[in-house]
Amino acid sequence: MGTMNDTIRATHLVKTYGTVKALADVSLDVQSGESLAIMGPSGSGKSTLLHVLSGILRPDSGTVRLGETNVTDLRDRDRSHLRRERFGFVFQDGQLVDELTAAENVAFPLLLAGWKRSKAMREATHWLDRLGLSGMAGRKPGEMSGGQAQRVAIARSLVHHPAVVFADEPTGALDQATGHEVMQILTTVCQMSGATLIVVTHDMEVAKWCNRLVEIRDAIIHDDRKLGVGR
Ligand SMILES: Nc1ncnc2c1ncn2[C@@H]1O[C@H](COP(=O)(O)OP(=O)(O)OP(=O)(O)O)[C@@H](O)[C@H]1O
Repeated sequence: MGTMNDTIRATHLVKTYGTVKALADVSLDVQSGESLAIMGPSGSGKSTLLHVLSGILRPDSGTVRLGETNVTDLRDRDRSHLRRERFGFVFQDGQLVDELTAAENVAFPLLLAGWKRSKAMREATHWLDRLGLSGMAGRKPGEMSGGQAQRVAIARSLVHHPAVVFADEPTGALDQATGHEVMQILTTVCQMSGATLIVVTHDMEVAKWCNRLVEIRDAIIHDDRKLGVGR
């Protein structure tokens, strides 16, 4: 569950790939419960920042903290564990498991956390209902629209009550109207759950759903501002 101790504090992040500097001294605090959009031109370092903040990538130098925990210093195994328990992820094309039903996909993080199958499936169905997918629990991803599949991915990202949800171009594969719907649901459900939301996007219409916007250019933070509720 999100609490006041779940502030993300990134200090002096540097990440290079060979001679390419993807992050050049990036520092960023994200308060618990904030919704933050990260924008910037292609190749500016957005995905790298998301991956470093979420512990998928280790920076060359600098530190990421979640509350009191130094994420960067954790051993790989502990970092994976923290990712599974405290973070949720939504990607462009959902990355649902095609062979599993919607409910089984949503239940997956709970089964990993050791829940009994029947209890996990009940909780997953509850989340599907909440996201307007009542009656879809038994469908496989291939039998749903892109927007429906993305709502399943949102349910899966939140089912274990993470502190932070990371979304990389969550509407990238959707038409504009469906993208709006998905962002509305994502921001609303994160807010209801008290989860911090960090979204990478190319699209200002998507960013507008968040209450803060960080722009990255050439591997540094170029602008950082509050957004009005522009919906
Ligand atoms: N695994 C990698 N190996 C080498 N270079 C990489 C790797 N990943 C990213 N880069 C380079 O690092 C820089 C930042 O990449 P990143 O993917 O973070 O940018 P981005 O802003 O997310 O771009 P896009 O909007 O196109 O997804 C780019 O120059 C990219 O080519």
